[in-house]
Amino acid sequence: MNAMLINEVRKKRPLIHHLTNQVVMNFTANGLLSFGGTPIMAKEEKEATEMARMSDGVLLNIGTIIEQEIPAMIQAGKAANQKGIPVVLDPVGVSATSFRNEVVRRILTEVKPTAIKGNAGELAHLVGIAWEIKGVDSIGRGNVGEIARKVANRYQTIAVVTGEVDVISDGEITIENKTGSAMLANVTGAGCLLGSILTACFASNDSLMESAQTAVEFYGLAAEYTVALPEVKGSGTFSPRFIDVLSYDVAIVKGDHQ
Ligand SMILES: Nc1ncnc2c1ncn2[C@@H]1O[C@H](COP(=O)(O)OP(=O)(O)OP(=O)(O)O)[C@@H](O)[C@H]1O
Ligand SMILES: Cc1ncsc1CCO
Repeated sequence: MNAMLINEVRKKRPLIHHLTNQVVMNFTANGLLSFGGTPIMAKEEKEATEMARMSDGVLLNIGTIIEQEIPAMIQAGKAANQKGIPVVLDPVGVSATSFRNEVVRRILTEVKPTAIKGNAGELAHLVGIAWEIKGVDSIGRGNVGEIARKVANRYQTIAVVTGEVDVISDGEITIENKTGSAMLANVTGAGCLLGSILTACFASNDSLMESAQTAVEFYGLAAEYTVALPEVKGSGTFSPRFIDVLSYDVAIVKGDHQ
């Protein structure tokens, strides 16, 4: 983990254009603000290009997407590609329905994501690997490293596969992250907020793999720190305290200082 990278992000407070789902909008905006970014949630097609052009990164999350919202995602993603700013795709619930499969296919035909982040079930689908899912959740087991490598190679992107162990790959190098807490799986949108923080870390302009590894490791450590707080009794008390902890110094979250 590169603490300097997080400090750089916090200094820059990158503006991240979110086209995300309605379940997690508020949690994501507050989580990114706390971490050290500047969120804007905007999904109108008429402003998508302009908004992406003024931003430092774009997050495309299809969690509650409807047909009419697809063009805005494509336009924002294309504008980001043209400007050379990071685009993160979170293909929430892909493989659950043919509609979601088609949405992701259309986005990936026109937009080149810097990273594709999702759970194993979502990323397995993108490379034709069978995997058990339940709605937006992944419940299968298998070779997550293979999924990450294949997604990275097929889409020429950074693959970030989340779960108990996260796996990050650029197609050549594949690394694991074991920080995190099972509590995150009980908080809806924990993966979605990670996508936002990942986009902000990519906006640091450091190496993509280092940015991804830093975002994922810090996020997991923040969850471990939060879950150990005496006032945290379950996912309801975890969520607001987690948002607090996302703003803490890396050294504190790592347990280097008290
Ligand atoms: N059992 C677990 N132990 C440790 N960390 C976990 C566990 N399950 C998930 N996480 C962490 O939770 C975060 C979200 O991962 P998850 O795979 O649950 O995302 P997701 O399914 O996309 O979530 P959502 O759809 O609710 O946004 C990641 O940082 C991951 O490391
Ligand atoms: C629960 C849920 N349904 C659609 S998006 C979402 C948030 C977690 O992905």
